Amino acid sequence: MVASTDIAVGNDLRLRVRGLNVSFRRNDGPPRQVVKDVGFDLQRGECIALVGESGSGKSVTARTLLGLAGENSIVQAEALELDDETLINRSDAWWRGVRGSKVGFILQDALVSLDPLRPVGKEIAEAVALHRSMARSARWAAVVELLERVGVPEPEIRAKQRPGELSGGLRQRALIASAIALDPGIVIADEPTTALDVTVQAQVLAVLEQMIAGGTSVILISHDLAVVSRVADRVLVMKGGEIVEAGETEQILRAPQHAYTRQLIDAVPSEHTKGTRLSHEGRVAAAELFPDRAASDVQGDIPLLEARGGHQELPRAGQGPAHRRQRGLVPAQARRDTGRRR
Ligand SMILES: Nc1ncnc2c1ncn2[C@@H]1O[C@H](COP(=O)(O)OP(=O)(O)OP(=O)(O)O)[C@@H](O)[C@H]1O
Repeated sequence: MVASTDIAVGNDLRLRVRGLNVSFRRNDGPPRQVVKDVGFDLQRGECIALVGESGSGKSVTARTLLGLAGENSIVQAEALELDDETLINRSDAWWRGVRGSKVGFILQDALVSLDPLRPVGKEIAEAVALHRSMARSARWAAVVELLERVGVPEPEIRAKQRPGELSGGLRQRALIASAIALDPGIVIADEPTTALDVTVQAQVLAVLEQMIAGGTSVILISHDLAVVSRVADRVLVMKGGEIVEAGETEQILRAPQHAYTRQLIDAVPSEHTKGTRLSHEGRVAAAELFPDRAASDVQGDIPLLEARGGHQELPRAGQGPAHRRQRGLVPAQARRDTGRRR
């Protein structure tokens, strides 16, 4: 089993996790362990994807990093450090200070996460007010700027609307705005595009990519390997609470070593399931990943991950998310907008 990923520790280390174990107390027996000896590092401006079957411990791992593992949880670790501060045995008040300001979170369905009765701008403003004292007008201006930053058109008008009055894509962007309102170094995104119409998934992914390019570190939980291959620098594959494989996205998806990882990749539509149409987002990703292909090739019924010689066709060296960022392929405007160095 892979206990931790091999990565050089630099000055940009945001999060250090070593030997993380999470169990849940039960009334009818001994505690049940659901996260086992998990370890990884997260650098500034890096995106790590947690993938794995349902119940493999991805969300519990992520929730532990927000102090939300649950009342019945027992969290133990050799090291669990955010910007060199331990996250172990912290009070609820301490966590309230960390959530939002140091670690932001975006969950699957903004309709559930946002208060349906309050205008989205007001909710974001209140999140800001919890941590920063600011005049009301300055706070509102900051909210409008945030909504604009995540690509919400007519932000002054949208800020006054309730979640139910917004489309799914706008709601999710409002949620992202709320997650980054306090400029947290880390954002945890648990299936951030799953509940969205395919036509807006790509836009939301673009916002995530801009955040990462601007220095935010992201922990992405996703079942969608097309999303993972587009956004994540590294992948941790979880099974039964353990990391069974870890490495750079391209390497893991192109040449998985573990049988379980191969199963996950095989579950992605391939040439064998020809006729499966790519989502809009898939086509956008495919066009980016295979720029030398004729445009018509990525319009219709071809899969993003195409089976060839028993392996899936994935981004070649120099085409993954990290390389895209290094080569400045994230728009300059986006870098300016989100590029405050922390
Ligand atoms: N508060 C809790 N009390 C007891 N068991 C829990 C609690 N929260 C999660 N679990 C259990 O922990 C295990 C891991 O759950 P987790 O939500 O992390 O899975 P996951 O990999 O995120 O799955 P999914 O992809 O379906 O969200 C599951 O068996 C789940 O039932």
